[in-house]
Amino acid sequence: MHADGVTRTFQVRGGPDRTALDRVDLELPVGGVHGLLGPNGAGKTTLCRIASTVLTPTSGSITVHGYDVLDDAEQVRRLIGIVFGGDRGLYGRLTARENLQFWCAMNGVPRRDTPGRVDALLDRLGLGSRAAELVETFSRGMKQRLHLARGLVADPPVLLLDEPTVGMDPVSAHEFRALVGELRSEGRTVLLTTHDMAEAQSLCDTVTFIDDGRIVGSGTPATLRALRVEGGVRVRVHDLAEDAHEDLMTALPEEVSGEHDARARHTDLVVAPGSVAEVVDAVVRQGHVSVTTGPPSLEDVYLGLLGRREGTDRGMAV
Ligand SMILES: Nc1ncnc2c1ncn2[C@@H]1O[C@H](COP(=O)(O)OP(=O)(O)OP(=O)(O)O)[C@@H](O)[C@H]1O
Repeated sequence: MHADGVTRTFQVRGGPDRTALDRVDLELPVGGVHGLLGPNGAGKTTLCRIASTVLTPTSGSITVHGYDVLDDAEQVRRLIGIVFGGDRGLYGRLTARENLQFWCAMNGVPRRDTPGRVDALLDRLGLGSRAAELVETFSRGMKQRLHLARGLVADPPVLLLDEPTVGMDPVSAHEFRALVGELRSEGRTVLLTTHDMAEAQSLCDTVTFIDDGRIVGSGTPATLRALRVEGGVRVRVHDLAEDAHEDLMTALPEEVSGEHDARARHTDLVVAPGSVAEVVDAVVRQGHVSVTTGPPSLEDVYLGLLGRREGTDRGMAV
């Protein structure tokens, strides 16, 4: 997939035009899982919608396997399977099997191939035993799996997954990611938007950070993390309550930034490479002896590239 100077503006009633994408250039290789990450309103869905021919760009172009989304929309649609999250695109009053039969018909799958393809997809996605049940009775995870089945009915080489694991419990999300891994090993190209840094780190061959309609960083998770290592090493202080975190931060040099995870009860400090020994020493002096160091996580990279936006609705729950 190749995006060249893609801009998309929306008219807003009674206000200035809103620029959702601003001259976006992006080159994704054939095959692999490619993550698109960014805060709410960054432009991820808009980019996916243009790539899938649902929306036209205001200027610039996107090609998929060499086909232009405007001039060759028909071919692009045949190449791409779209998996949006939530209830969009599923019919609650139909069964899972009927939904897939419908989407097979919409995608031009020959009638004689439809029953076999539908059953194979239902089995593959673990929905075989629920095939005859109404989709409105499905859990969110089951609906997401049905979405993926829908995206696969025409056996497309490219899949766009828009936040596919949002709201899933950890086991369902883990199983879903395993499926995405299988799609990669089949040679498909997957473009995945996600807010889940761990998901991006474990699943994606490349990640692209987008903010305010612009690409702010792109590369493999490892290269992006290595970039950040030049600026800082992650020092994790384990078993730390919120108030102990506050005390710790006041005891550390001002230039050390720290992020507390209340659930995991740890604080991640990003420390300049030359100051690690000094900072670890200061942490231990505060009575916290369970300390590990390592490369920054993708989340650290994300926060480093995009900064924090406190007091706005554009921050991410990470
Ligand atoms: N139809 C529309 N009319 C007006 N503005 C729109 C429209 N669609 C999107 N936008 C605006 O474009 C910007 C980008 O939206 P988009 O949905 O692409 O963001 P996103 O990165 O997918 O966000 P999220 O993570 O919340 O899904 C936002 O400011 C949004 O309000």
